Amino acid sequence: MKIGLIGCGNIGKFVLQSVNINGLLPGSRIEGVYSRHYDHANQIASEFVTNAYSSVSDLLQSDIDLVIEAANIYVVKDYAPVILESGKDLLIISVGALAELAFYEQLRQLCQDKKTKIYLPSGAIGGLDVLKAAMSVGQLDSVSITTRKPPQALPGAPLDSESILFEGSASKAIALFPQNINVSIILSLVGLGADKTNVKIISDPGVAKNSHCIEAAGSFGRLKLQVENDPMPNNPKTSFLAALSVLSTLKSRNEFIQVG
Ligand SMILES: NC(=O)C1=CN([C@@H]2O[C@H](COP(=O)(O)OP(=O)(O)OC[C@H]3O[C@@H](n4cnc5c(N)ncnc54)[C@H](O)[C@@H]3O)[C@@H](O)[C@H]2O)C=CC1
Ligand SMILES: O=C([O-])CC(=O)C(=O)O
Repeated sequence: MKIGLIGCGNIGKFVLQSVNINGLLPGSRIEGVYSRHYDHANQIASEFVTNAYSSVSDLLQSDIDLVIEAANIYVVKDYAPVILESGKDLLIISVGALAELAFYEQLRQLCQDKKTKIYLPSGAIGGLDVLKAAMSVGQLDSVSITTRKPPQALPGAPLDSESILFEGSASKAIALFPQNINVSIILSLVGLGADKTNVKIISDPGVAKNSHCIEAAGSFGRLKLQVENDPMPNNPKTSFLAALSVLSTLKSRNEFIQVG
């Protein structure tokens, strides 16, 4: 698999290190990177033995099969349509971009027309397999996620006391916290949608990990799953598991036997 990468921050660099330097995806390479600033892309390219591109359209003209987005929600909104139109597959980690049904449908239609695929990693959470199976013929009555992070990982959080920063729907949560609660949208996509998925965001100076507690109930029974994630070393907002989930999604694209 020949891969292009948009966004060379924490997750982007982790994937570059894993694939191009550590060889963790045999037969695959990140062939090109695009960053907001060409100087940065150039520096990344020499560090991780790849090519720098000064525009997304130049990246798309190169010989790649799939683009990884590891930047932000706005990048997905700006470039996902043109990536799919070019016939490349797309892996999106800023899944909050798909909160609006109209955009989701636009991308789905493009995939159908161009015979391309979108891959959405499970990110910093788990339990999606349970919700998918539950929704296949059964019914889900409720889905919620409670996210607890140290204040440094959340915008506008008080440093000295525990506080509930948000309580409401996933659609409102992602609008207010576009960098912090992508997990609520992946949950919405497999479950009840962004308006009916309940979100609570707690800032807690007493914790060092980013934890997410997912609860669901329906005709299958009940689910309660808590993940306690170590943060990425250079970005406390992002859990290490999110970066790992990008790699595992790439790995399963290459597998003949699909689990889950
Ligand atoms: N789905 C999930 O569970 C999770 C999703 N995320 C999301 O993943 C994304 C990446 O996370 P990190 O790598 O930790 O963030 P980061 O902030 O370390 O890296 C993002 C990079 O994107 C670059 N960028 C910004 N605008 C750009 C543009 N127009 N074109 C190209 N590059 C651009 C920035 O310069 C930065 O280097 C974020 O949107 C984050 O919210 C993070 C954690 C979990
Ligand atoms: O990494 C995490 O724990 C979750 C996160 O930032 C997001 O969903 O945007």
